[in-house]
Amino acid sequence: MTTRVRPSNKRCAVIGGSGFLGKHLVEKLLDRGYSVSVFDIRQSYELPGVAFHLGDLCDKRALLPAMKDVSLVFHCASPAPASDDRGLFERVNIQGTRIVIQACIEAGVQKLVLTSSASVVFEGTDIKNGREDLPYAKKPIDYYTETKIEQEKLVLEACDKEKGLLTVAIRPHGIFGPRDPQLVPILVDAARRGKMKFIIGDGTNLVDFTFVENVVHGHILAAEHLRPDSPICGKPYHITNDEPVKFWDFMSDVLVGLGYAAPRYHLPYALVYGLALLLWLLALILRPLVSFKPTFTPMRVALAGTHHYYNCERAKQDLGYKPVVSLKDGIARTVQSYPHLRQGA
Ligand SMILES: NC(=O)C1=CN([C@@H]2O[C@H](COP(=O)(O)OP(=O)(O)OC[C@H]3O[C@@H](n4cnc5c(N)ncnc54)[C@H](OP(=O)(O)O)[C@@H]3O)[C@@H](O)[C@H]2O)C=CC1
Ligand SMILES: CC(C)CCC[C@@H](C)[C@H]1CC[C@H]2C3=C(CC[C@]12C)[C@@]1(C)CCC(=O)C[C@@H]1CC3
Repeated sequence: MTTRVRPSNKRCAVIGGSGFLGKHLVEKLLDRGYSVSVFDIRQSYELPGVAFHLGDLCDKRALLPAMKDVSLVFHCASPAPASDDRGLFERVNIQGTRIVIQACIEAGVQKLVLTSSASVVFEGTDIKNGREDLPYAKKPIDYYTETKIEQEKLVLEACDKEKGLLTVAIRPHGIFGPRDPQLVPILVDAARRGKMKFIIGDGTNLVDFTFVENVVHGHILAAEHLRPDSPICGKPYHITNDEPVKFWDFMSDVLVGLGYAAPRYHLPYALVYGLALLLWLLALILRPLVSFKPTFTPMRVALAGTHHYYNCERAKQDLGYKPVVSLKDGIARTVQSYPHLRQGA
């Protein structure tokens, strides 16, 4: 006879735990007394109390050992949006998420927390104080977003009290902080190549940028509130800094903090978007011959020139969420953490 070990509610697995958000989440979980299995395609660090399981999340046999005796799984793995590889996004974010759900059911996992994205409702036009009940984007801005929508639907539909799997989705927006491989490095690279002199549009568009520790806080609150009788089962939650900021003020604060000049000259949004679209098409057509990656992709221009900020009242009410780090402190800590990206370094 086999005795099934009842998973401890302080044992969890983080799929994508080697990544930017994943590692911050692992660090906080350890602080809070959890023991953690990390499942990722790569190992980016070592920490006492963390067991690494390496593999592709599309491979259930590789995933299952990471979920052994685990009651709670965080799924925060995804290919980077910049890869723009439709096949890869579909395989990992859609098929892979189906496999993650099956593996959770087979392993007897009780709670699954997905890192979704607030962008699942964004179509490249203004969103002001958007709530979770906005419809999913019918024309998502890129393949990444298209597959994040399907991924979120799969996870929320898998919430089944009878079967014993409870699910919830966290929708962060514009995550930044120490070790972010995306926002600050791309911005600094553009500045070093002299491409950050211009403001796209009139510069008044408001956007959410969310410090990574607030995103982590939202995930842990969601996991700890996820119970069969709680209202959060099968629902998405916006997690932001709750301090919408002008996109170009945020960019300028980071650039100036690192010793670069702030953008000054304005360019019309429609002109830059049109040029970005043209360059993107050119890159697509020429892909078999030459490979080049434009800095100003249509997706980045849309994000830089429109309002996109979200209401996180639902998270405040149901999860008791409140940001733990202000935008000002978050920017200061981020800037300090990148000495190698400073002007002249
Ligand atoms: N950064 C942001 O502003 C936002 C992010 N999100 C979401 O947050 C989550 C975390 O993002 P972030 O930390 O920025 O991303 P990262 O790329 O830093 O982390 C993702 C991790 O998942 C790994 N991974 C990718 N594919 C697989 C696979 N097939 N099997 C196993 N592991 C895999 C990555 O490895 P590798 O690096 O080798 O690909 C990486 O270690 C993602 O789901 C993203 O969609 C949502 C809103 C905003
Ligand atoms: C070159 C400049 C015009 C822009 C540089 C900064 C951008 C790299 C970032 C500004 C907004 C960011 C953002 C994301 C990635 C990095 C930015 C485009 C996401 C697409 C990451 C994944 C998501 O789920 C949504 C994010 C929205 C904001």
